[in-house]
Amino acid sequence: MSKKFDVVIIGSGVGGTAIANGLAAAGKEVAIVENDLWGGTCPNRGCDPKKVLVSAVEAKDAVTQLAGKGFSITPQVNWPELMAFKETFTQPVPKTSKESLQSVGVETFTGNAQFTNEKILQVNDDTLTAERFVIATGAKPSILPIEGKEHFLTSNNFLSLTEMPETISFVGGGYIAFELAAIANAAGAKVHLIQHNDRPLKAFDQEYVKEIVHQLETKGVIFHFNVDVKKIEKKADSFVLTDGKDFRLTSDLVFCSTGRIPNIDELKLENANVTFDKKGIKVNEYLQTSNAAVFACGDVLSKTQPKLTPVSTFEGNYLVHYLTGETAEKITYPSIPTTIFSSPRLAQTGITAAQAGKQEDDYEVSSIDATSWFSYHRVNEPVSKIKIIKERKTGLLVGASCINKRADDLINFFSILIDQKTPAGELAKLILAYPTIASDLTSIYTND
Ligand SMILES: Cc1cc2nc3c(=O)[nH]c(=O)nc-3n(C[C@H](O)[C@H](O)[C@H](O)COP(=O)(O)OP(=O)(O)OC[C@H]3O[C@@H](n4cnc5c(N)ncnc54)[C@H](O)[C@@H]3O)c2cc1C
Ligand SMILES: NC(=O)c1ccc[n+]([C@@H]2O[C@H](COP(=O)([O-])OP(=O)(O)OC[C@H]3O[C@@H](n4cnc5c(N)ncnc54)[C@H](O)[C@@H]3O)[C@@H](O)[C@H]2O)c1
Repeated sequence: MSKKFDVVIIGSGVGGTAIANGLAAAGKEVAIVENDLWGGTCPNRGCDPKKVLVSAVEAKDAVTQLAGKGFSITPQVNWPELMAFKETFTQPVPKTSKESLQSVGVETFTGNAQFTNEKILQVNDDTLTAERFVIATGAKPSILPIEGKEHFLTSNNFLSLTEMPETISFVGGGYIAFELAAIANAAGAKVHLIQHNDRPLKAFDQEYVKEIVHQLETKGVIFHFNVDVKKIEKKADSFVLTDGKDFRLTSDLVFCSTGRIPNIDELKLENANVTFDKKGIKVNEYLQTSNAAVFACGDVLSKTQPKLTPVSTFEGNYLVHYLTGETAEKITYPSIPTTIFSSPRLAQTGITAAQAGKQEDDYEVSSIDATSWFSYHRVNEPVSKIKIIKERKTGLLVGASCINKRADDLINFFSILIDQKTPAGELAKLILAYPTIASDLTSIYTND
């Protein structure tokens, strides 16, 4: 069947869904195509199921930290029960996501979208034409091209593991490895993390990365730095990783966590004259591709911004305003907070201390060891450190990093202060509920 729309969106993740809902509300004829799980990565196999499993880390840390301070048991994680709880979140997602789109008048197509030419998209037997197309097809795990690569599992498998094995290895030390390693460790597995150089989490404050490595080590996670894995061999019930030199590691399961690659292989972008590189689809400052009728957003982009759920949503919302003519402005991003949900949590927003260090005349970095502060000491946290970066000329906050159990919440406060350009003096005029991490802000961000 042949059908014509104002806009056809490819991919029903947070980016695609934001655009579909926004354009439908603006009265546009909209279609959306999905070839896998409706709702995309975040609610099915990303942020949400991951954070349900993070509750194992939270609960275990909370009690073990207070050993001898009113608590004496070491909680054990019942993995099958925890996974069953996780399923209650993920299982309904594809159906409710699709129905939600249909309920606002968006036409849904299930299948693989492929461009036939610059203005025609084929989905199974359906031929879709539109004034505009938006590609929001996200990304998938990359697999290291080494001998035995077929034995690698990915974060998708981890988030559906029915049993937690005795030993797990992660190859690649980024967001995914640090988060899933903490979960597996809390669930009782012996965890190895292998990074090919000595810079895991390279976009984060390296002093704090050393601290998170140290904290995970004290819990039993084993790090292998400067190891370049070359081969995975399957033995009877295990897998052996080797580097062609003297490294040899046996584990029950091996996960590849060396990054994600854009979902562009199946789109036949060359038929639509849409250019891309290995990081994804190239767009201009209006999220427009080399084909003026085709736009793109989210994880599928080749961009410098971090590939995160709120960033995809922000870009989707921008495109709603741009495609309805509500704005003709270029996209401009606010400060982007990002968090590693490990144990402890590591978060940052805005300008980093490393960047500030290169422009000492412009920026001032303050480092605070807040471990003994009431908010952290009351739950006996092993570490709490915070760095803030202020612009010398204005005294305004322009960046922050933090490492503690509340870093994910704390970093959002910093982002709000940065984006609202709130002077420290204005913050001091507020009354904030005490004792909370928000009420600590007036001791962190001061006029000094
Ligand atoms: C394990 C994990 C944990 C994460 N945790 C966090 C977190 O805590 N916080 C955070 O901010 N971010 C997190 N992320 C990142 C976040 O999930 C992504 O940034 C976000 O989901 C990207 O949304 P998107 O809409 O761009 O793409 P996606 O959600 O990936 O959606 C793209 C959709 O397009 C579909 N598609 C692909 N190709 C085609 C095709 N040819 N035809 C039709 N459909 C197609 C896909 O099936 C998919 O459903 C995590 C990611 C992972 C993997
Ligand atoms: N909390 C969150 O917001 C969150 C959580 C999970 C994932 N994500 C998103 O998903 C993306 C992908 O996560 P990821 O952890 O897979 O990728 P990543 O890019 O964060 O980290 C990959 C790591 O693997 C290392 N590496 C590369 N090649 C290697 C090799 N041959 N051997 C060993 N190590 C190697 C890299 O140096 C890097 O440290 C993230 O960048 C982020 O955008 C976000």
